[in-house]
Amino acid sequence: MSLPLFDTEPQPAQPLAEGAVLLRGWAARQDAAWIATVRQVLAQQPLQAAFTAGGRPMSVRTSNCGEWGWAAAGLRGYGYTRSDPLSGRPWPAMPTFLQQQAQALAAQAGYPGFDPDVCLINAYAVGARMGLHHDADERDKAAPIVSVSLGLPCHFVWGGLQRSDPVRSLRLEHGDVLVWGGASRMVFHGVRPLPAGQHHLLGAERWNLTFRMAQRPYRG
Ligand SMILES: O=C(O)CCC(=O)C(=O)O
Ligand SMILES: [Fe+2]
Repeated sequence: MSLPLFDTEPQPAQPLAEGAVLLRGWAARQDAAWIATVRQVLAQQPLQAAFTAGGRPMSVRTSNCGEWGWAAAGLRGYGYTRSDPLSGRPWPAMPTFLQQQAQALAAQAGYPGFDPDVCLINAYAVGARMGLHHDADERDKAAPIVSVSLGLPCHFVWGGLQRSDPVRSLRLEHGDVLVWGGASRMVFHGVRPLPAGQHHLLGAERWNLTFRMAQRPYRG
């Protein structure tokens, strides 16, 4: 695809914590391309019910693209795998548009050389949430997480390095991008139950894409 990476820079990057940057609206200018590309992935790898490490059902539904995928399909499929444990098929390749956007967004946040090998897609219906956790299954914790929000706004919870640390709530809107790495890489975070609403492109849903380096070493 020959679209420019960013046609304009909507708002300056906002530091959130050491190593963590909020790029407000940076995925909104090309939202049609983001959504069309995700829909292509979902046509190949439909959203599935997800389960916690303990086997409890989650309220989000998930899909993946990339060399690796985060298999949350319960019992035998928790952690990063090369194929979908349910279908046995390899995860669909990461579309070039997503790969390039994630690289450019990471670079804007101070992480050049980011080269994700997985994009986890989380779909939230109204009321869906994600409990406080940190992303700990990636091999090289030097690589950041690049997280893109599309559709309905949510209240994202940002805590500290200990589960018991105080949290703040951050409203994430359509097109907002959060990048966390460095001293913030292992910060606990989550999403409060999704408030009801209608988004002009995604209806009563929020999509979150997290780009990660699950297995690749990071040479930033
Ligand atoms: O939906 C979000 O904004 C966060 C998702 C998340 O933390 C995860 O998938 O690990
Ligand atoms: Fe997470």
